[in-house]
Amino acid sequence: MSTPNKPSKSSTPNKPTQKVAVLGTGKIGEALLSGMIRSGWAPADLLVTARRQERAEELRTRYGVEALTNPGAAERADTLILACKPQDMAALLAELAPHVTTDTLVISAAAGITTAFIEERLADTTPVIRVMPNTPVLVDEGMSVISAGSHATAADLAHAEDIFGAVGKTLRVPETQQDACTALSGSGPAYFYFLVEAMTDAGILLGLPRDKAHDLIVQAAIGAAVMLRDSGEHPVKLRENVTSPAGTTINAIRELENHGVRAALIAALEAARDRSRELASGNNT
Ligand SMILES: NC(=O)C1=CN([C@@H]2O[C@H](COP(=O)(O)OP(=O)(O)OC[C@H]3O[C@@H](n4cnc5c(N)ncnc54)[C@H](O)[C@@H]3O)[C@@H](O)[C@H]2O)C=CC1
Ligand SMILES: O=C(O)[C@@H]1CCC=N1
Repeated sequence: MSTPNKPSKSSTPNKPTQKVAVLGTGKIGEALLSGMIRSGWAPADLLVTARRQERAEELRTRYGVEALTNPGAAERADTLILACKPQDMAALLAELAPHVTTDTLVISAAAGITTAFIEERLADTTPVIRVMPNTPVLVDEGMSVISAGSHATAADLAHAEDIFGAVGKTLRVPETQQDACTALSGSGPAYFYFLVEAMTDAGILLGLPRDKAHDLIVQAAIGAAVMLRDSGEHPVKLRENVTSPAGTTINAIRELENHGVRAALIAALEAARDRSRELASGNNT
């Protein structure tokens, strides 16, 4: 969990206390902001930026945080969390570059964007960290995968872990693994929602009311997730325990295999990994 009001990494006169700014506060930025506040960060130590004035107002009212311009936030904060879309990153960095000093830690949460992409647009030796969170940060069950750029120190990594650890687990990986982690973890929740949606449709086909089908599948998902996390058993063993000889489950498994669901998932995650790789190269379509 995070420790608010940690000592400042900078004694620059205009940065008297440790402040974290979220730049581009959309879904992920707001999820992170709300989690930091839930875990004890003082709203006074958090800054936000948003493209639209109404959005800035909404964040100010909802969280009691100060909303600034991007340059204003860069000048006031010790740590900047860039949470805009990858396609908006070059423009945001161009706006920030004159205002970011080399004692400011820059953390990017954008899919695909490499630390090198950011470093080459900011002053030499600016520490940069790449993080891939996921939306369960909203319920403090996120996973944030963290990699250091060329100039980020051990203390910078620990600071990033402190921030993202407030809303779930963190994992350090070499940056070469970030695109794969984005496919598995950043996008991961979407696959489970997709499965729940499809299985709820199956419940409708089998004659159940939608709300009951939804509740049954969601509880099966929660139960399975907790067992995966806490039982210490391999998923194959857990599945075998459900799969009785000549029973119901094996008939379903045969259909999943016949329809190539395993191969479809492997191909799907490979496509997500490939798209993450493309995003840094400026492919915006
Ligand atoms: N949604 C998700 O599940 C995850 C998203 N991400 C990454 O997080 C980033 C944000 O994603 P979302 O929150 O889903 O998108 P979003 O569209 O909800 O939020 C992005 C926000 O950035 C704002 N913005 C863009 N340029 C700006 C600028 N120059 N100044 C101020 N604000 C600016 C937009 O107005 C928008 O509110 C993306 O880079 C994405 O790859 C990472 C992990 C998971
Ligand atoms: O779909 C996306 O590009 C973002 C990054 C990971 C999850 N959502």
